[in-house]
Amino acid sequence: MDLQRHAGKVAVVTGAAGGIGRAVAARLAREGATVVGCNVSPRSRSEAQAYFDQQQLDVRLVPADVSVQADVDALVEAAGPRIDLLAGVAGAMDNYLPLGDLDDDTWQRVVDVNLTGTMRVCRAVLPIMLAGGGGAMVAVGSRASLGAGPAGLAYATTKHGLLGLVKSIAYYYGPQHVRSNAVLPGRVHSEMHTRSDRGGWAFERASLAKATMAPKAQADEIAAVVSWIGCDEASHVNGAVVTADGGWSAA
Ligand SMILES: NC(=O)C1=CN([C@@H]2O[C@H](COP(=O)(O)OP(=O)(O)OC[C@H]3O[C@@H](n4cnc5c(N)ncnc54)[C@H](O)[C@@H]3O)[C@@H](O)[C@H]2O)C=CC1
Ligand SMILES: Cc1ncc2c(c1O)C(=O)OC2
Repeated sequence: MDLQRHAGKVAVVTGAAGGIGRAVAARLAREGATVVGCNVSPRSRSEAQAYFDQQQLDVRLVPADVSVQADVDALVEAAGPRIDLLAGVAGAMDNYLPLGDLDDDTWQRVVDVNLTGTMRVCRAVLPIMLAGGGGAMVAVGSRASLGAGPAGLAYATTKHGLLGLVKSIAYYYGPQHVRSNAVLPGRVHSEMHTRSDRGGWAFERASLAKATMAPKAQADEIAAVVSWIGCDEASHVNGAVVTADGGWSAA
């Protein structure tokens, strides 16, 4: 029996059909939460929903794109009148494009998902948490929130920016019992990682940073940190930037 640290709570998880998001949604459900998740990819969504159903986990996926306001409104509506925990896991990678190779479409997509999307979801959930007396928001950043080596320009810029978003929410709404924290994974076993291991000179350059990297985490090792930061035991943890990268950023 898993710790029931989220018993009776409602959690929203974005990117819940991806590697880390699926692990987060599954763990929160095993620990007692009712989970509403979203994902843009229909294929990943139906695969993940089949997994949750087969495991008899209380997770319902809806087809929201976090960068589209109407979708975000529908996601929050689907969660119902109370939301205790938000895990912002949805993210887009940029295939290690350095400034000189960056096209507008990649920049826009990565900014839309990683920054604008996360802001929109947090903004939509905020009044519900405030009305309910508080809540916890957890954003998934990256090793690239602290240094550029692990990614391209757009990814590193947005993952750095995410820390400002997390801290601003913590600063302004902490007194009203809304906590906001960031969890920064290093490398994790997931589809994103396979897709972005492409090569090219910028990737080669990033290998210098990669020389110090720790082994890949299992997605559930990230989910465990998200779950704890989002639970009531972490009541005094607010505005924190918590690495879960096996020591990579300590190198
Ligand atoms: N895999 C890794 O090595 C690392 C991942 N991260 C971060 O962890 C988070 C999750 O990534 P993974 O699970 O590893 O990758 P993933 O690619 O398996 O999952 C990301 C999911 O987000 C979904 N998504 C993308 N755009 C979306 C949107 N606009 N609205 C809703 N859903 C959307 C994708 O369809 C995908 O299922 C991301 O924020 C990523 O930046 C951070 C550090 C390392
Ligand atoms: C090394 C590395 N590979 C893939 C990814 C990241 C990373 O740091 C990341 O933050 O999101 C995807």
